[in-house]
Amino acid sequence: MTYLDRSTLDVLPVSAPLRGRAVPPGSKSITNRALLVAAFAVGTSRLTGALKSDDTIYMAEALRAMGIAVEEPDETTFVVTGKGLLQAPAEPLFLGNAGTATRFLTAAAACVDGSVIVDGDEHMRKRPIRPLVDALSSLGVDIEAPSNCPPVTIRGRGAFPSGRIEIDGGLSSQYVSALLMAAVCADGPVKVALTGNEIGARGYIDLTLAVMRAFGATVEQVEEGVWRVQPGSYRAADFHIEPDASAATYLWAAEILTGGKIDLGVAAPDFTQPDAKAHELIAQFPNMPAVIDGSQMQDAVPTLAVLAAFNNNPVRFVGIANLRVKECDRVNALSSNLSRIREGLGREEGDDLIVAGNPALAGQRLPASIDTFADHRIAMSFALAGLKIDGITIENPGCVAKTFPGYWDVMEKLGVRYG
Ligand SMILES: O=C(O)C1=C[C@@H](OP(=O)(O)O)[C@@H](O)[C@H](O)C1
Ligand SMILES: C=C(OP(=O)(O)O)C(=O)O
Repeated sequence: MTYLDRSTLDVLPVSAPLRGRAVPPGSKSITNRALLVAAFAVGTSRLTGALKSDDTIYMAEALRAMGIAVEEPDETTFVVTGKGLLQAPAEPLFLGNAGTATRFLTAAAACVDGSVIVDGDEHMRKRPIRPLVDALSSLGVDIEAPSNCPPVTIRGRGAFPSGRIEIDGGLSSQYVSALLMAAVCADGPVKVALTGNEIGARGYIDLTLAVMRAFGATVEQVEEGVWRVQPGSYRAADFHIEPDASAATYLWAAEILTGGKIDLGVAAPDFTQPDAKAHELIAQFPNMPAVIDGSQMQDAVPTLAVLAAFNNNPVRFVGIANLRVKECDRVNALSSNLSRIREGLGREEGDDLIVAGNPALAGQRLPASIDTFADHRIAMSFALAGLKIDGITIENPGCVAKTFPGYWDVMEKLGVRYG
């Protein structure tokens, strides 16, 4: 039985600072982008340093169901052989709770000649996709999502329509990334224009553009919030994927919380993913700022919020409204679970989260069972609390398999013990 199979996991307080080498797994965001564009390319692409976890396995399986050969010669490599087109799958594509795979494949399905149903689990079926559906529909794509969430039915006509497409990225930047990547397969140039100023982490768009260009796409920003994608085809490429910056945040936090030394094998400034920005804030612990804008490092907010519980002063997290439509309502999951540890430790004010900050929590016995809501980031971040507080139990620890299946083992190698 592995830690992933346990129904609960007690994280025991560390008796010594965490030390050692722990390289995070490959980036989920980059792996799922690279899998998709390699599938669109003609020829064989070798993706090394890739993440193998629920989210990327769902993506790989979906591509196989659409006629793409995806081989896995080792634990961190995908070899993708594309034919320049995706075929209509025989069955609905089931994508679990993988937001990237679900949104990226919804737009990609417009390039298929035939019907595609994009679906996910009960959590994904509550995550909004209406803005992406409306944007595709406005361009003439035959698409429907009656519940405004998956399942989505797309009846593609074999090519992405050309023209100008407007998209509101306020709820999810993944809608924008999805359109940009699929637009390369259009029969003419496509302009993707943001409506509204609000977008989640802008850095994810840069990540998308970088992967597209690495596979030969021509895409440029023509004005603020407007990109032009030239029609063409992606070129197969050998592509190395950097470690996951969101996964790195747990290791950075564990290091500073225990006064240890963890070698991640990559320096914070060398990451290209948005969440690497969290490193500067983690480095300020136990004097983190009074206000943290989480909008440009959203997936790092659970890490920062649990760390803030031990900060010298309270921290207010702003710019995090769209955390309510992630794997779970993370604003609520963070405030409610912090308050399970100690009443009032976390509270919500509108969409802001306020963490009281109390260094004296360390060393106390405060039994709390953490409801992870099947959300990997809630499980991984609250495990950090267990390093300093006696009595932290993580419910459903297997949910970390979404992006970091080796999390509990990696922590154990660094010195963490479980009950
Ligand atoms: O594009 C991406 O790879 C991602 C974008 C972000 O989501 P939203 O754009 O939905 O905020 C982030 O939370 C997610 O984990 C990965
Ligand atoms: C929000 C996340 O994932 P996704 O949207 O890709 O499901 C995440 O990994 O924290």
